[in-house]
Amino acid sequence: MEAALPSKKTQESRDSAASSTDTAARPVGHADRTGSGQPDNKWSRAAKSPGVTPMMAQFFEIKAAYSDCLLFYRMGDFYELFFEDAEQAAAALDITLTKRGKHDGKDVAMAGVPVHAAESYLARLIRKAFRVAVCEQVEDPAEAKKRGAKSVVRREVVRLVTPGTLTEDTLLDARVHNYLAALGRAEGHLALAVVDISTGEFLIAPTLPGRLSAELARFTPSELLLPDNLGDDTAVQDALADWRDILSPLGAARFDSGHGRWRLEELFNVATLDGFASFGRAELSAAGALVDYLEDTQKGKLPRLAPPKRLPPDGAMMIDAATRRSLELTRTQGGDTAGSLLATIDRSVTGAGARLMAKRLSAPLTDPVRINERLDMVQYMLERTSLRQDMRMLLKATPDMERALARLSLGRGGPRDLMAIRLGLDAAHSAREALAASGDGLGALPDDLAAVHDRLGRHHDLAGTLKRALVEEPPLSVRDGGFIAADYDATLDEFRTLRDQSRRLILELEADYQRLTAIASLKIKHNNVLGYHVDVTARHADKLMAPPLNETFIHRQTLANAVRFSTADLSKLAGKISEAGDRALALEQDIFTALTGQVMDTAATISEAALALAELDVGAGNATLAAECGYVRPDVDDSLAFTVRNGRHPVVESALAGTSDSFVANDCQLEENGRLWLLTGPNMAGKSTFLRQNALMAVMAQMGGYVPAAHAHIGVVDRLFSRVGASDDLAHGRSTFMVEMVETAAILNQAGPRSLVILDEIGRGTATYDGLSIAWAAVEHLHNINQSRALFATHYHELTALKETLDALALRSMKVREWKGEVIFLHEVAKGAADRSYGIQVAKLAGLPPRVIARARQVLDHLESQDTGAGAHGPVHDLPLFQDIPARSPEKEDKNPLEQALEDINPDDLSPRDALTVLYKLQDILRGRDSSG
Ligand SMILES: Nc1ncnc2c1ncn2[C@@H]1O[C@H](COP(=O)(O)OP(=O)(O)OP(=O)(O)O)[C@@H](O)[C@H]1O
Repeated sequence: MEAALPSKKTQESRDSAASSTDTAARPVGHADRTGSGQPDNKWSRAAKSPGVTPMMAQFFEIKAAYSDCLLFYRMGDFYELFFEDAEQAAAALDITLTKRGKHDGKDVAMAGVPVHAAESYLARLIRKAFRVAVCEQVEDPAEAKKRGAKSVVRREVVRLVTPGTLTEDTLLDARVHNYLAALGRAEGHLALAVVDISTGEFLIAPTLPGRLSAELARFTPSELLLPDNLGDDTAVQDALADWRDILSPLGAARFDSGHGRWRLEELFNVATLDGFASFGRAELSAAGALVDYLEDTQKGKLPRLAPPKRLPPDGAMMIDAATRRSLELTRTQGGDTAGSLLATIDRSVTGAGARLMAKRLSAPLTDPVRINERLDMVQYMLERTSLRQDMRMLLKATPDMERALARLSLGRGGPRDLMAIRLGLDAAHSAREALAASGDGLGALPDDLAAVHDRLGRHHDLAGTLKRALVEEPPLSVRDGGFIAADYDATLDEFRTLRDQSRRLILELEADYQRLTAIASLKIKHNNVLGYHVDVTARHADKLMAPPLNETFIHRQTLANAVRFSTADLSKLAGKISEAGDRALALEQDIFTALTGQVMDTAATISEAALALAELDVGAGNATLAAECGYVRPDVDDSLAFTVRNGRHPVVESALAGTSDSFVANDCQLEENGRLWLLTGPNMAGKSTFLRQNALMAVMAQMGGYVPAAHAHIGVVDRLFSRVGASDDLAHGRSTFMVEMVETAAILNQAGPRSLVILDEIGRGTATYDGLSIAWAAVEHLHNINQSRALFATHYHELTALKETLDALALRSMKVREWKGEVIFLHEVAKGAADRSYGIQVAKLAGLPPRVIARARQVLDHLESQDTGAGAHGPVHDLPLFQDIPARSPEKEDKNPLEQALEDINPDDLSPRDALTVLYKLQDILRGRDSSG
């Protein structure tokens, strides 16, 4: 079921607005293929300049249409790059930059990559945000020659490789979705359309400027298409600030919503889209542009796309990019996957399962009914250990059907993709049987599992056909044949027999010739130049060249050790062999096409089965996690409760697993008279860990998973906000403090009563008074205006005074114990405020020089002695940092005994004998002996 090829109408309605610039290839940017008419740029002009060779003219013409891409220009076994493309590719790939000919009196730079290794080079270029146009030879050189000796082989760009349009396994991460997104705007509304062409998933989500960044963060697309006239919309521009590296602006005409509707109707072959959903104009605009772009990059071949699914605007917990980063949901702040929440809790065993798990974690649900349905599945699996284990064993051996389908739909598939479908369908069948057998009849399966059971489908016929058709270990490519099993197709078997028989006949002929010539060492051999030929050593050659044998043996070639002949019988036989071989190969290729057709005819249900397997994988994986780590099923409803008993941080807990430390569990109860917890305590005591673990608890519960606690009751959170730790965002020109304030502003402007907010050390990044004032005002705002459930960690003990005026504020602190001047962190959250901050003890633990620690103690003592004791009633008085510190002589106080002793010496008063005594004394001090006695 291949989607329609572009029609003339499509081409003509392309973006005439797209500008054509003289830019060289560059990381993702503006495409200037206008579709109608020729581009006018330096390349098109170069094509017409005098003295260009026909091949260069061809290159320039193609390059003119793809000036925003690196052009991989096929020449024999290499893709060559020229001019600045060559320079950029050589730098990006670390390959040799050479020269080939001249243009305009200057050397033409050239670099090349071998075709057989092109994928790995492509992968590196894509990672560096280049786009690549792959230009192939589309005719036989012999054909070109017929047009004249000087004519050039025809070449065409067969594909544009961009970050969002990859399908090759080698270019993709099996466990991560690769989304391409488009942003549409119409009548003041915004919408995102999102596809993963490597799986066929197609989603449409209405959005708003305030939600756009969070919505994008949920998908983290590799590429985002948007109309090039969005520059006037500052709200959208602000929302896109985090995403500027992946933007691909396109001519606004491509985003026409009427065109979009028509595109989708044509693609899905329906008279109206109402059967899918009633899409708004912004949604159609985004979806239409997306489909157009796919067709452009795939050069007319559209991948199989599932009908677009409209995501309800409030279906998922909103988590903006900053919150995702700070909570390290799918990546750590350093950008690694290891150490993220996902890496810690993902127990899926298939690529599709891992992708689904990541998707769920990125978009926790807000509907308690749906959440509980997912939880029911986990519970069912948790309670049935052998079902769970069998299922995981089965899934482990299941290939990625979704990605195989995508490649087959684009004509990039091979026999192994068919095999993947076969094995996947077998697995779906076995999983279905295992599920049916697991309960007391299907009635006992929870709803989600019953639905999975049905969606696994019945594909007996197709699976049976593929099983009969394919050899057990098929080759990667269709090109050389050898993948269709014997007994599948009678004609193919006949050709193969003929081919094999002829091979036997050759052996017989060889024996005949050995007898005829009485040369026992005579052989019939094969090579690419002569084909089948008779081969004798030079010593025997004369005999074959003399009568009567020269009538049979025709001399072809003399080498140092061998002389080669052909014969009429041998040529006839060789013809038969090659004909049978060619016909067998052609037939195998036809069978491949037919099988692919059958697969594509049922692509929609195969894809359903693949998704159902992925859901099983996630369900069984989450149950395994719960069993391994002692997680519990959370109570999720639409109350405003947030009660966690003995909660743990999944990542910190697993990091501590191999050490002598164990994780200390803590309760958290955000309720009417303690909705906002103000948490104080020393550095390193575990404040951030506690804050995050509660945010993660909400994410895990709402994605439909078990949670690391003894008990959890969570009223759904609609938006999650986190501001933890300060970091610079120099790439976007923001200082630490600015980042902190931008993120805090987002929270205070957007959070509501159903939100969960965690704020860690707001105001830390600026002068103390300013910071304290901001933190103070932020707590008041959170409490009075936002009224969210919130955890607020701070070093400003002065804030605890707010308890007196804010009813729903509760004070908590991290317990520590002091022992012999050292601080011991208990990691326990206790009622009340912390008494002191122990910052100096922590600094000591961190290894600050003793001198600095001693000096800090002095300063602290001084500051504390200045404390007016106004305490809760006068925050400003608690901060005497900017009051004058009386001048002291730190040098004197800081001197060590050796320095002091040296300073005490007056050399003029010393006799030689005294001097000797002093020297001994100094040496003693140096060696640490007490010299007073
Ligand atoms: N509940 C806990 N049980 C065991 N270890 C913990 C616990 N909480 C935190 N830790 C350990 O203490 C370390 C410091 O924790 P965390 O960063 O949360 O402290 P903090 O109070 O936020 O410090 P700072 O104010 O310096 O940011 C963690 O890396 C972890 O190893």
